[in-house]
Amino acid sequence: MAKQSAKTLTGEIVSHAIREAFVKLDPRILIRNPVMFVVEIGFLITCILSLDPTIFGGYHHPGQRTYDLLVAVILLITILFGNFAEAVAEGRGKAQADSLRKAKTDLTAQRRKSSGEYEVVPATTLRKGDIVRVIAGDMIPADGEVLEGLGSVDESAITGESAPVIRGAGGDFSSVTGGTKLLSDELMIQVKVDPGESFLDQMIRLVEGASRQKTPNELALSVLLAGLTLIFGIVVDTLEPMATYVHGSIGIATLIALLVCLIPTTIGALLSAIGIAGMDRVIRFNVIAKSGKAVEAAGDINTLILDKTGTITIGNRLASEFIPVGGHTEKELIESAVISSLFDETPEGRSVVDLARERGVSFAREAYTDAENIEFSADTRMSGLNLADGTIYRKGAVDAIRRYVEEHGESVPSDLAQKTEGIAKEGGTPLAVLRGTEVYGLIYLKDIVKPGMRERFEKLRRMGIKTVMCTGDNPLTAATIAKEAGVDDFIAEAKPEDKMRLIKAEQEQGKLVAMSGDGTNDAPALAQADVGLAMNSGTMAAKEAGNMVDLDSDPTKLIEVVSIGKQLLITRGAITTFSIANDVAKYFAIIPAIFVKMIPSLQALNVMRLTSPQSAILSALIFNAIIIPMLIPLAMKGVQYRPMSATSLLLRNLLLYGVGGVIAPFIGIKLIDLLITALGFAHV
Ligand SMILES: Nc1ncnc2c1ncn2[C@@H]1O[C@H](COP(=O)(O)OP(=O)(O)OP(=O)(O)O)[C@@H](O)[C@H]1O
Ligand SMILES: [K+]
Ligand SMILES: [Mg+2]
Repeated sequence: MAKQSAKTLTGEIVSHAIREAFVKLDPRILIRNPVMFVVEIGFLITCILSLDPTIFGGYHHPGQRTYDLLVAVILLITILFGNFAEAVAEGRGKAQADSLRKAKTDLTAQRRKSSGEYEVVPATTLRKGDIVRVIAGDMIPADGEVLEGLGSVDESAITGESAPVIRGAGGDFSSVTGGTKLLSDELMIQVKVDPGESFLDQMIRLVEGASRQKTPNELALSVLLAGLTLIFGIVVDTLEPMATYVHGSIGIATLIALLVCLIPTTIGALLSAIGIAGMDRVIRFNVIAKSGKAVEAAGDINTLILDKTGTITIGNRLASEFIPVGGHTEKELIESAVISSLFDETPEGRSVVDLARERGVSFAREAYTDAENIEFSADTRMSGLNLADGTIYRKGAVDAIRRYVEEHGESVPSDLAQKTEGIAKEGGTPLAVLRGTEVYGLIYLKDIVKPGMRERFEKLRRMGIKTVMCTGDNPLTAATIAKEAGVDDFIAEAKPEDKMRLIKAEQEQGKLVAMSGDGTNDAPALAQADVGLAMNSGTMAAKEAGNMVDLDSDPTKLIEVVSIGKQLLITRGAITTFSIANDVAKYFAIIPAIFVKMIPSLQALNVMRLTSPQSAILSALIFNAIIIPMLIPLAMKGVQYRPMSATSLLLRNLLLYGVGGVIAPFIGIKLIDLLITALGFAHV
């Protein structure tokens, strides 16, 4: 998808946004934005005034109708500009939603009936728990978990990545997404979602912004803006009595114009566009963020916790060697390893059976149908088989197997520790193989660190983020991989609840924590973290628990997400600063111009020498309107973020947007005043 949406502004988006700008004039929509709603009320009042200037009392001056009408028109344009900004931001998501919808249309499924036969049904009728069969060349009809089989899947409809990925039963690569295509073999899939709840549906809703909610930060800012609007309302309200006191009158249209100039219309108009654009930028890095809140939190992350296998490493942990211990032969070891793996559907288990077959050892599953299968779990860190005759076969993490042996009053062979260390030092995962209470040897599982990790973690460090790898593997393997990948710290032999405890401990110190993970055992931690980035290659449980999914399954994608989050916060801050600085400047530009005729001694303050009070007001109002579209590109692209300290960043932005915000209106208003005078509108 990243590739499809590289183009940011198409003619189609612009023309759609122009139409939307008018639709959004509906007061029922606009009321969600109090600042702009006030502008709309002002527009309505000045509209009425331009029809009947004396309707609210007062005198009718010549030319007043034209003036009132001009104010009304500029106010309307101000609202349209704001609506347009929001519609443009939404438009990019709509275009993406349309291309996603194409992946959804007209899917059918082969659903298994209770009789065991298959019937062809529309994919939209599938429900949670249904079992479907998918054959090479077919589209996968719904999100689900693979129950049986292993095959390659083209997920380009969702990820934009054309290289096929492997999906299979067991392990952390078992989830499939509706709308993707099975390229080889056959899969039996259990549907995991009801209609309308699928990943694709969620993505469409997200990119369309239909489920967009104001983030806590946005809410706080909205309250502040509404408060400022109220305060300026009161300030403007006191002007007319003051004018009466000096035997003058300001007029309703002027008061409204003044109010609109003073309330924070710039940030009011651009606030939601800034938020939508931030979400959109995240999507363009192939990350699906389920809420704007998550993106904002990413901007303030202190610690990143990652799981090892499948997150930092490629995750196809493959058996590559059998190493006997305690005087056992290699053949004895391989036989026990195979028996303990016969019904182990994890990639690790399958790879043991495959390697043994290469070495000439294989057993038929049928001979062991009366045995009890002990499935692998992250808690026991073992898997195996209990034969009907009472013989026990296990393979698993070496410390788990050793504990098991010692609990049975036996001890492990003396060369186990040293050979385990040999594997671990190379970054491999050693699995001990057990028959009865005797350890026969080790399986060497090889796993490769994903390319480019070291540089990426280095970049995170420069952003001030601490990285901690948290793995179920042994300390030595963990240390080797941690060193190779370049993470700051690691925790080994961690159970799922340890990952969660680690996150809670960091949070209790007031830190914001991100977690990258792919396994079902990562789900609780992904849910607990402030930012839970699940790998798209991972399990359904992981993807559901996290508040972001990386379609490229790259844990360091957090770099981009953090940058975008920071950029979002900085952009919002910068435009707020600019907007409020502008308003203050406008105050000093207009007030002397209005009062100078009533109180001639104010002439000293009238530094701008605007042609007339009317042109001062109209110029300020026009400036106030056109600053909105001028800032749309900044709101969309965001203020550039470079890693630097928070204080220097703050200082730089205050200078640029604060001081710039004070100066800009003086120049802008003066120029517009000259233009208005030249056009002959200065004395309407
Ligand atoms: N199929 C299996 N049978 C027996 N033991 C296994 C199997 N797969 C993994 N193990 C052992 O269990 C340990 C924990 O595995 P698991 O995949 O749950 O780790 P984890 O907590 O997700 O961390 P990571 O994914 O970073 O390795 C592994 O390090 C390995 O020693
Ligand atoms: K304003
Ligand atoms: Mg894992």
